[in-house]
Amino acid sequence: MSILLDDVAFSYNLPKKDGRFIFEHVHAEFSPGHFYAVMGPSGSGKTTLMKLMSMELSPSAGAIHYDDKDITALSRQTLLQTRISRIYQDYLLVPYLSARDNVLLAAEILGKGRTSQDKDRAEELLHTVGLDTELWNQEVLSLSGGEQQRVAIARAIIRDTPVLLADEPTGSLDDENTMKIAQLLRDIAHERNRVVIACTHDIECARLADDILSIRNRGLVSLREEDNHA
Ligand SMILES: Nc1ncnc2c1ncn2[C@@H]1O[C@H](COP(=O)(O)OP(=O)(O)OP(=O)(O)O)[C@@H](O)[C@H]1O
Repeated sequence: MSILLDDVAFSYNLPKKDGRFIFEHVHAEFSPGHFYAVMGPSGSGKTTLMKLMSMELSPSAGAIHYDDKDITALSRQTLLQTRISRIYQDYLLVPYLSARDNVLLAAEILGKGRTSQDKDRAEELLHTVGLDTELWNQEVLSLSGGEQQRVAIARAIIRDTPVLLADEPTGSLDDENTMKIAQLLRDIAHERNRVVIACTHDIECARLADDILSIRNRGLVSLREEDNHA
């Protein structure tokens, strides 16, 4: 599933006359099998971009296409249930459930109840993101920020959707775990032919991306294309 941003503009404040545009004339294409990093200073619009791509916000102008379909022709519920998984900057876990149950809940919503394969997969993912086994049954409220972040990553990945949108997925992690997660995101893109987009401040995470898009002057600039033209 590819994503195309076609001349997208966005302002939170329209129709006020002084509405400041976060984005103007944004053109970008995201293809399956690729891991993209989106970088930009705080407040430049990284989370806003994720919200536009997941229909939480609508462009003020221009269009977003999933494959060749205008996003407005899709139902938001279908898009979020079957096509897109998100890793949220503030995790959005269910605080009173265990780490394992947070991950299983995501699989359960998509499937038909809770299967033993789901349980195996949840445990495999918790292991992959490096969460100690003794923490799997603990309420996530009692976990550290970095541990919660890794539960949120496992929860998004178990859904195995064509698109994975990750907002600061390594924001609370140390260097070792940052590299592990960046590698995991890249592997998902390459091995499962997914579109993986991570908004990040972390250059170490971005280094593993196939392309880095930088938010500049309310647009998105591909550093790979810039290199090709240099
Ligand atoms: N609901 C909202 N209403 C009005 N303005 C908003 C709203 N949400 C965000 N903004 C503004 O839009 C701009 C972009 O915000 P956004 O959260 O997308 O930035 P970001 O690049 O993700 O920042 P950070 O790196 O700090 O998380 C900021 O100036 C922010 O204040």
